[in-house]
Amino acid sequence: MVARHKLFKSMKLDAQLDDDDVLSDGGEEYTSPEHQALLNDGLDRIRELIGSADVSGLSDDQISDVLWNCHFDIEETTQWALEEQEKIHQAQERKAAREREKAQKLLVQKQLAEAKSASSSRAASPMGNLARGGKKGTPAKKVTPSVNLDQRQLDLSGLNLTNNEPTRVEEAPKVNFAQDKLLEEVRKSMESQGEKGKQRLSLVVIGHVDAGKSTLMGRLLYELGRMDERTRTANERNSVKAGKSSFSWAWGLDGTAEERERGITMDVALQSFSTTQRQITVLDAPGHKEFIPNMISGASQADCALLVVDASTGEFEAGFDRGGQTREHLILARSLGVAQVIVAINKLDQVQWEKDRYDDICALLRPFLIQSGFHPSKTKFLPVGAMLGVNLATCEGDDAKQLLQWYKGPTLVDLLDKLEPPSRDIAAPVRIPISNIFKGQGSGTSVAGRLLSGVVQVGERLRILPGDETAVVKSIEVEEENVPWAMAGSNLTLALVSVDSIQLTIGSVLCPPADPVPLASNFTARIIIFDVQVPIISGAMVELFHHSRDVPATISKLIATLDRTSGKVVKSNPRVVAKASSAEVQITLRSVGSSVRPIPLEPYAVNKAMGRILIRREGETIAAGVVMEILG
Ligand SMILES: Nc1nc2c(ncn2[C@@H]2O[C@H](COP(=O)(O)OP(=O)(O)OP(=O)(O)O)[C@@H](O)[C@H]2O)c(=O)[nH]1
Repeated sequence: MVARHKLFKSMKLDAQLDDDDVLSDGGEEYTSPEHQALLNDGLDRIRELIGSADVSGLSDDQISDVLWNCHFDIEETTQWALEEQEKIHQAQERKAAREREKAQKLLVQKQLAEAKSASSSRAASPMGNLARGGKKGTPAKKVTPSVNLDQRQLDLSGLNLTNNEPTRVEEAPKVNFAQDKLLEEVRKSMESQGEKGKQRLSLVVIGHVDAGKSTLMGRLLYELGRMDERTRTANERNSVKAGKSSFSWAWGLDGTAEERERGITMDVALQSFSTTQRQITVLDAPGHKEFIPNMISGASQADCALLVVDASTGEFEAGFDRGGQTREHLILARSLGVAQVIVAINKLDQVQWEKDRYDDICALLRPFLIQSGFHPSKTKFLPVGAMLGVNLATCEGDDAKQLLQWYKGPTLVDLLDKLEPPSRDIAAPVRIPISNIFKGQGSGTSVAGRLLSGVVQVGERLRILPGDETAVVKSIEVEEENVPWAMAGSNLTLALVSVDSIQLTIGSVLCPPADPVPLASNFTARIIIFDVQVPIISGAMVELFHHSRDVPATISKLIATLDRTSGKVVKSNPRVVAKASSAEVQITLRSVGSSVRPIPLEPYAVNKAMGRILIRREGETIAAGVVMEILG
């Protein structure tokens, strides 16, 4: 029997192969360590079922006898083994699809960046005018980019969505609950969760390039049992082979070939784990400044942040200097609504676990955190050694000896366990900005994103904005599990049907057809200007960031400068707004290609998460703010 053969073959493989070998099953080959890990997990369960019987080295018939003697139902187990294998296939497919889309997305970003730098070297921005000795206040000359790149077209081409395949018509499921019943159901579930369950939250891991973010996360996942021994040894062996041995822990998060080759994170990697009290979704953000847009996308999907700081001599300073990402990431995260941060001072092994170095770094960071808007009570510090696993889940053993001479505080897991999930607005309408799109893996098109407000359920019809199209939610996946509904605060993947995938782009927002998000191309905002070298003048050309979308825009009018504390008008119609000041401005989107494409945006007073914006100019974040009024 083929099925039985598969089962036995798997069992024999376990006894005979190591990670480098190719697993062959039913004519198909798998080499992935994840596959092996899953398979072995399954085999462990079979072993549990058949007790202590040692099956290694036995023939198929002998194993069959063992199973029968243990009153073990071979048909049932074979079925189970097949189901497990099917799950493995699906997980592999999903992972491969994610990695393919991620690689495609990075390629598109690269193309876009190249096109932008080609055009910006020719474009005359207001800053460019000043820098080149242009007349102060001269309106910027409108320059038509030589490469006409439409972000949507790029998204689509990058995602390979613009093919001519006919869209499959799939039957749309029906909703299970009327809206009021759904809210009742969610509230009940929240109450029971409060009593006995773990509270969910999402955590973005931020910090300067090479601070050790992915290493820390990889090691933590291992310590918490979310990465098994086989995956660890496979990463170790393969990273040594690639001459990147020091990145073996980071490979647990950095999945694409280019990330592994370059030794840097390029796009946000999603993982999840649980502590005693919390179920945590992790978004490992890239530290390299080239990938700040991806970091922004990650931070806009998070409740809390883990800032990783490199304590090595000169490295902390590089990250904390003006232009360093320790600084920039903290400001960005806070501007995007993240209010709690854990600061992990890493690589203390590089400075002989010196308490003075740790104290000095904390002393420099503390005032900066307060200045960036983090309340001291929501800011925690701890020393760690990510590579050695010191003070992550535990602080014991030889590697921790030097640290234990002066540190008796909590571990990282202790601190994660105490993070407070912010309140979730479940009664507000559904808002899901799309951060990723996965096309056609058996179940049609899936999109990933964060549910900012409301509750979404299977069978629900959602409007895709911008555009007139709708889609029906076929399934909802939260932390690798299918769920009938999900509430605000969830990082989810939705499989969508009854939609042409061409209608979906990164940055689009899903919402109820009866409660759409307004589209805006002209609006007012209150902004705080960062430590910019060139002040902002009317007509300044900028890039506007809203969740995973960035669009060209102009600061079309300086309405007033404001008192930073009271918000009162200090001066109306100012000619410039300088660094560290606050202002009310009008922002107008610029055309992409031949037309201006409005984006879905809501005033902050209506929906906080939908009303936050970031403003960048020539690769530098110059301001953050909130939307006040949509003008058109
Ligand atoms: N000595 C020492 N090296 C570490 C430690 N943690 C990380 N590293 C090293 O620092 C380098 C960068 O680590 P990553 O985890 O890739 O850093 P990252 O912050 O994720 O990098 P990006 O995401 O690209 O910004 C690697 O060579 C790691 O081995 C540590 O605790 N001690």
